[in-house]
Amino acid sequence: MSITALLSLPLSNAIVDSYNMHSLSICVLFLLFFLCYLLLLKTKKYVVLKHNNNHKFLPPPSPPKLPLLGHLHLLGSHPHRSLWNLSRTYSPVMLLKFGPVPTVIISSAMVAKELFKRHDLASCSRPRLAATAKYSYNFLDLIFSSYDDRWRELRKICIAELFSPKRVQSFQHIREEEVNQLLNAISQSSSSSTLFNFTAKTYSLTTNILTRIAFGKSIRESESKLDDCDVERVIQRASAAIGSFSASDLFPSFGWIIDRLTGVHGRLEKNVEELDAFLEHVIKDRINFWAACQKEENILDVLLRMERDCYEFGSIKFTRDCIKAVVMDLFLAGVETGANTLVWTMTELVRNSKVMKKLQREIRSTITKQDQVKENELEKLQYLKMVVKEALRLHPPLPLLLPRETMSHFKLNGYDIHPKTRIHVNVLAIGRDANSWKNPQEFCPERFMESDIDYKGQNFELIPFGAGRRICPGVNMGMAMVELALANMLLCFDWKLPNGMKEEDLDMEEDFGITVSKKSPLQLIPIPYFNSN
Ligand code: HEM
Repeated sequence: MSITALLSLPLSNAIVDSYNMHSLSICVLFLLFFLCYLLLLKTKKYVVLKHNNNHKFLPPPSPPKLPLLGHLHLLGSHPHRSLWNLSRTYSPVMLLKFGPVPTVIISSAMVAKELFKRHDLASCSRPRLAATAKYSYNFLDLIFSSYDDRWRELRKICIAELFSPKRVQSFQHIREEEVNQLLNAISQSSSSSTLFNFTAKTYSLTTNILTRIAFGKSIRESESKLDDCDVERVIQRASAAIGSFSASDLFPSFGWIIDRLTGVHGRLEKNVEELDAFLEHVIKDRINFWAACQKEENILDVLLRMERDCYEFGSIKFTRDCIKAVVMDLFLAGVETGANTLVWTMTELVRNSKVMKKLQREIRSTITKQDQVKENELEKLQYLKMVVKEALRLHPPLPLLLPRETMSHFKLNGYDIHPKTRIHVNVLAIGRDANSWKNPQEFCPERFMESDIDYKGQNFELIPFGAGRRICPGVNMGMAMVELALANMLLCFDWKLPNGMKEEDLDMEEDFGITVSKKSPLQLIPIPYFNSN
């Protein structure tokens, strides 16, 4: 029963039976309690603010809220879109309450710039949530840990050892081989009349690339109990669990009961167990493999070497749990973001066939000597880069970035932001803001022709990878994967919609988790293209 229904129940009883003094007195008592509660909240807030600040507190604008729930009821099934709509009515800096948790939503490039340039340090921690605690082995990882000395050191090590340009380049052959496998799979399906499930295949591609980069073996080759579909599904379930609200995060005193009753807790535990068993298996597998023969180092090898050498760097100790937490990060951060970027880019290309043809002309006139695009040729494909940027502008895989938590008070756009406030930057709203972009809803890669706007965290109208201290360290790894796969699929095939389907019929509905995916799978017909040059 809804809260509004609960509130009105005693009132309607009293009206129906006006002689029933009992109901009437309950109703009056209830109202009195409610008024006292509101008065208490107001007085408490006033006293706290007066004591702390000695100046008038100016909170960001806020829509009306419900008792207990705050603004939770306004989120709907697509929070990034509901929040974007609300920001147009209220302000590009908006204060909401999710249960008792104060949350600030930022929806313009100007305010994002102020946040990242002036208040990055004050706002770069992460909230400690029930699900993220589990997936990060109690915050031993990079993505979900709070900002402190340990996180700073871990980030430094990961950037130097795992995400450096040299390391990313050392995995070039893995990306090329996996893309080649995908091209073969498409060729096989294009000889039959069946539809090609673009979504499923790109998820397998990014999972296989990341498992090979992380462990040296794709899921295809691993003897793990999970096959590729299982691994993808387990990762998808993890991302859904992290992306959804857990009652115990909102109402610590009783929310855990709700999580147990609704099965949220059980599903989370099961999913974490599955992922942990998978990681344990591949780690053991890798240790045995190393004992047998020493080959090139993958990410797990680097981490195991640090564990073996009892590598200690300030407060970091590479224990087995720390290794699993970092490897888990790679999967949670890299698989869905890459696959969703590929799916949304292809969806826009199919809807905008002129752009697709122009891009194919660029690729086919540049790559004339061989039948596959190699990574070192991607630099020549400038229109390809514009197309991917445009897709990331319209469809950022993490439209609300990851939640930040403030560590100290600061003023943002003139409003007071207090410590322990959660911050979400709505990059979907920013990417579609008419103040920053001409015809923002149009898919027009040409807008980047004469512009230096890039996604590396300096141009705040385009920040699909975030900005500041928490910017995605996997930008180069992610983009290499996306650009290489797309260039090859467009070099080797023409892509058609299933019979009778028009460009405008293509379903663009989104599914919201930690990343936003296309709700229905993208099904296309690939037609092999033979370069006559
Ligand atoms: C197209 C692909 C990708 C996109 C759009 C993307 C986007 C993002 C975003 C928006 C964040 C959060 C930034 C913030 O909190 O402000 C993030 C964080 C992160 N990403 Fe990526 N990412 C991609 C690929 C990857 C890949 C391939 C990896 C590694 C294999 C990776 C590793 C990480 C890590 C470790 C973090 C956490 C950083 C921290 O909190 O310090 N990402 N990513």
